[in-house]
Amino acid sequence: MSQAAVTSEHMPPHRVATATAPLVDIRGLEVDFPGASDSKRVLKGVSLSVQPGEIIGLVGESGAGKTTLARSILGVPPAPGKIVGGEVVFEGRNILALPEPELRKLRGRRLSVVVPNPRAELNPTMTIGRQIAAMAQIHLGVGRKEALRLALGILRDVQIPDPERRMNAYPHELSGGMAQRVVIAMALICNPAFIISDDATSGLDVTVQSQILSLLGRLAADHGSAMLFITRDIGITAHFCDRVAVLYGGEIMELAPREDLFLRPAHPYTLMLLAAFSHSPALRDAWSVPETGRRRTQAKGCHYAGRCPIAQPVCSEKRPPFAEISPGHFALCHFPVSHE
Ligand SMILES: Nc1ncnc2c1ncn2[C@@H]1O[C@H](COP(=O)(O)OP(=O)(O)OP(=O)(O)O)[C@@H](O)[C@H]1O
Repeated sequence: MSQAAVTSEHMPPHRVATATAPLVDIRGLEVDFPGASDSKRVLKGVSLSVQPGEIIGLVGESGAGKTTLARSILGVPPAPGKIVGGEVVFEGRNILALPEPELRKLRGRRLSVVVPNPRAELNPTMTIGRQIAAMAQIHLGVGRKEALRLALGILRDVQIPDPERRMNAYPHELSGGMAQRVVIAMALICNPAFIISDDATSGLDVTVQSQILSLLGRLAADHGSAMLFITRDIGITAHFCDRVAVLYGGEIMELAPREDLFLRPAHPYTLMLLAAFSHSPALRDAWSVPETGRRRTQAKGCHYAGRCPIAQPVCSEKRPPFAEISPGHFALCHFPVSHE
């Protein structure tokens, strides 16, 4: 997917009004990883709200903090990470302050996660029908027969071929793509209000990836679920995300409605990510920063300044504002790129 190739015709219309109360409100989330002598701040005050039914793409390079954010939203940062600040307000309650039994009730019922490597998620000793049904029995409190009926229905929804037969299959009898569909079925069977998809299709071949992504987007819309869709591939988010947040070094660098992000990207880091997927040598030359061009940036300035091709002295000295460039379009930059 290249920036040059993306036009508004490629993008489905917006489905979500942003004026209602958010379903999920992440406020100033801070996560540290303790080290031998000091700790490293991996999330540096991330704030992001998700409207009911909205699909938000979260993109960034490896190490940006995407998985740490996904897991911290659920109150379980990857060990030994610790949440040291902020709130995650979901349906009016701060998830991070809930007692563990309450949290467990929410996870799987109102909040669901789809992760890559589905085989690791599935129990190898249980048929997939029983595994999916178990989710409904635990979280919806339905009996075994009704749970199996729901499981068969959701297997049909995720387009597993011959679902009646697959109900009795074990995980090792499924292809990687089919196993991922089963994990999606488990995530959706309780009609969650919010789904986190963390790089869910990485490791699958490209054709299967695109089928599963379109399925995930369509099912989230059918179920009215909001979704945080995490990926390293910014191009994917053009197809079905309503808004896109760009994460770098544990901070949101740019947040925008999809059209704005692809047609009028403002942060040099976003331009670098788009250039990496572009076929335009001019775009790549202007915005790509080779690995050897990376420099450490002083903590008091912009964290991207050391890699930024348009950085000025002020960028290393002063924190940039998270400025609203146009309605709903924000960039953490002293010199956001103008497309006038
Ligand atoms: N177990 C750990 N111990 C110490 N630091 C960690 C640990 N796990 C992650 N980190 C730090 O947190 C940062 C963010 O990691 P995270 O896995 O959230 O990034 P990511 O954007 O999801 O990357 P990827 O796309 O590769 O999954 C890393 O750069 C790393 O420095």
